[in-house]
Amino acid sequence: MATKDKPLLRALKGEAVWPPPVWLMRQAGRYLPEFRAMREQADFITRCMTPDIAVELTLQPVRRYGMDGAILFSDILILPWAMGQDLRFEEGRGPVMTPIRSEADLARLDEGRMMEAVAPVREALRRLRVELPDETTLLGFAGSPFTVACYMVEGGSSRDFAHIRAMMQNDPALFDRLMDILTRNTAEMLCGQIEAGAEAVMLFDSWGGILPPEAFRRYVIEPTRQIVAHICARHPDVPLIGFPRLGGVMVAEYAEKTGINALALDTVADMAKVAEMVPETVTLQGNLDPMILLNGGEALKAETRRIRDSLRGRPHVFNLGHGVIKTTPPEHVATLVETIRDV
Ligand SMILES: Cc1c2[nH]c(c1CCC(=O)O)Cc1[nH]c(c(CCC(=O)O)c1C)Cc1[nH]c(c(CCC(=O)O)c1C)Cc1[nH]c(c(C)c1CCC(=O)O)C2
Repeated sequence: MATKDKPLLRALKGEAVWPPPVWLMRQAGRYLPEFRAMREQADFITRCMTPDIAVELTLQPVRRYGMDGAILFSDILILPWAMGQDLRFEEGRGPVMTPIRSEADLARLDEGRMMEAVAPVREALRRLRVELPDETTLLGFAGSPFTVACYMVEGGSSRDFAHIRAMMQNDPALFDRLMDILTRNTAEMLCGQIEAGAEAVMLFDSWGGILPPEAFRRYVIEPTRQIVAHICARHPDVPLIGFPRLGGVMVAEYAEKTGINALALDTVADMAKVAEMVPETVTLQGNLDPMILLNGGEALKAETRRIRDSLRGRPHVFNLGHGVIKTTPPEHVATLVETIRDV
């Protein structure tokens, strides 16, 4: 299938496609009744690791809305799970893991089993390439090493990131070893996703924005640059999307130094201003406020048109600034997609 039939892939490769292609972070999720119906059947990790279920959940929003992109149903915490860290999701609490805070904890990670443990993810991608419409682009993804390290060290979600901050300050050598393990395995896992059929991949950096500039360079920009270089050496034609959430003004340096093809922007970013700060060859992705999608109405239509039109003439992929909120009425997502395409 030629790229010309896939608007999202064209936009990610630097073409100003009009109207812009669209997909949404967390487009497969609890806001969809068909998702909630499947949710009863198995726990979250089982759903991610059973190709039949992961394929079905990935396809649901594509069927319903004709999204230009299908993001694999999985999670950024599947990587530490695949290296042997325990993981479960608790209602109301999110992910819960036994934290990694010492040399001995780190020694328990088993990198050797990672690729085998994520074999079902590659199987789901292979099936998706067969089942998806020809014009839909299949996206793989991973968390960035820093963001995944946050969950691994904190043992789940955190308000203050106290343990990871302590490790960075008190035992930088240990923290560097964890980052090194994550950087290598993230690159390896993403190459595996590409070889199984992912046509572009995205790196979610949800928490890099907590770091001051020097630490951001060291723990966000540099590992991302290494991952991009590793993937690029093996798959030079596959675009990479980076999402340095809450990165503020550092996002321009991130786009310049990491070598990513597309820069995903969070809700607070002023797209038009960021567009002036990054080269025209970098595709911008984003950045409608998920709250505006939740509320719907005329404000949704007006803000959608404003964002779409503000980037006309530049390579742009329409998306949210963060994931779909679970109470979002499904009709609002239909309105969003129709509004983008009504030109
Ligand atoms: C930080 C992070 C995680 N996971 C992810 C991030 C980065 C993006 C962001 O900042 O939100 C990324 C992610 N998580 C999920 C996807 C799948 C693809 C998609 O539809 O976007 C993707 C790309 C599914 C998921 N990941 C999770 C669910 C909910 C599980 C369920 O209730 O069935 C889904 C559909 C669970 C999850 N996973 C994670 C948390 C904190 C939680 C619990 C909170 C929550 O439920 O939103 C870690």
